[in-house]
Amino acid sequence: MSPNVATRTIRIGSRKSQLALVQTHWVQGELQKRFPEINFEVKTMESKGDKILDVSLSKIGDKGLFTQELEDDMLAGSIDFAVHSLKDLPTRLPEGLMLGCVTEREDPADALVVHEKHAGKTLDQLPEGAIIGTSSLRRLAQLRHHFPSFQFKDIRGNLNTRLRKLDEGQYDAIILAVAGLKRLEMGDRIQQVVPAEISLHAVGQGALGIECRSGDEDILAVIKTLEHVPTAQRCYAERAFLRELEGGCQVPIGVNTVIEGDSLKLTGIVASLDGQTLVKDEISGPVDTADAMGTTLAKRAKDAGAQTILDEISAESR
Ligand SMILES: NCc1[nH]cc(CCC(=O)O)c1CC(=O)O
Repeated sequence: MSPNVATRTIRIGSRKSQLALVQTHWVQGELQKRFPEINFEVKTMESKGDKILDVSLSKIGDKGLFTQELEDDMLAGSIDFAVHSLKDLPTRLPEGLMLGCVTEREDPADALVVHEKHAGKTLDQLPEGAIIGTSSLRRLAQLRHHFPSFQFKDIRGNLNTRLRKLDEGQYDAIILAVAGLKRLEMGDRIQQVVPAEISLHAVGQGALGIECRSGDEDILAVIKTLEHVPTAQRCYAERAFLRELEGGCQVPIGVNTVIEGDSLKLTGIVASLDGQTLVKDEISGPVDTADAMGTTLAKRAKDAGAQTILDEISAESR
């Protein structure tokens, strides 16, 4: 252990949502076990994404919606690192900050959660015209492709709020991340884990990303002890794919990654909002080329029609 960090206090930044707190307290507990001589404190704050609840996420479309306040505090030195759902962490970070650690991933898939009147039904058994709640363009576009008869309605708020809106009857079913439900011990609400053939998950879904100041070696030495290398490699490939495709707005992009031995396979999809066009492709290569694989697959996808989809979306959101 580096003497610089002994007997000091390390401040961890977190959003205040129940899920964020469960995740941050897990990180705090794991680090406290490993470094009993350090005092780990949690400092919470509300992000813009937690405050603006009446506007569709795809319309806000702003990067760092859930992370910016924490990043400002990190740069100002009032916290030392921040714990995020990796999926909410932009692929380009502000100058002076870096992704310092990726923890072991939960199941990255999406989950179908249904109103009690549909108990026991999977996606293909829901009635025509069923109202599905999601605020993710990725989920909407891929589900619409497979189930054109469904109606899609925006849903915002934290997990508990969304479940309440479903239970009140505002939706027939909603789509949520398996990981979030399991972490909040609500895995029993999962009616169906959405198969990859129907919908690919979000970049980084199910993993935690710990963001810190670039080159803060003392902090890096501490947080790296929680890194799960295979998850990190998968997520680096996924994030490179997204980074290369991203413009200024939220885009319907899904991924899937598998590691077998020293080989990583990345599958990526870019979908048009009407669900009509899906550009899907895959790439395999050595795990230590994850980043380059993501970029290459993205370039290939652009040439195969993804660029047209992205241009259409950015024109619409203007
Ligand atoms: N954008 C909201 C968000 N950010 C992370 C999770 C769930 C946990 C995860 O994916 O790691 C969720 C909720 C959801 O998509 O259902």
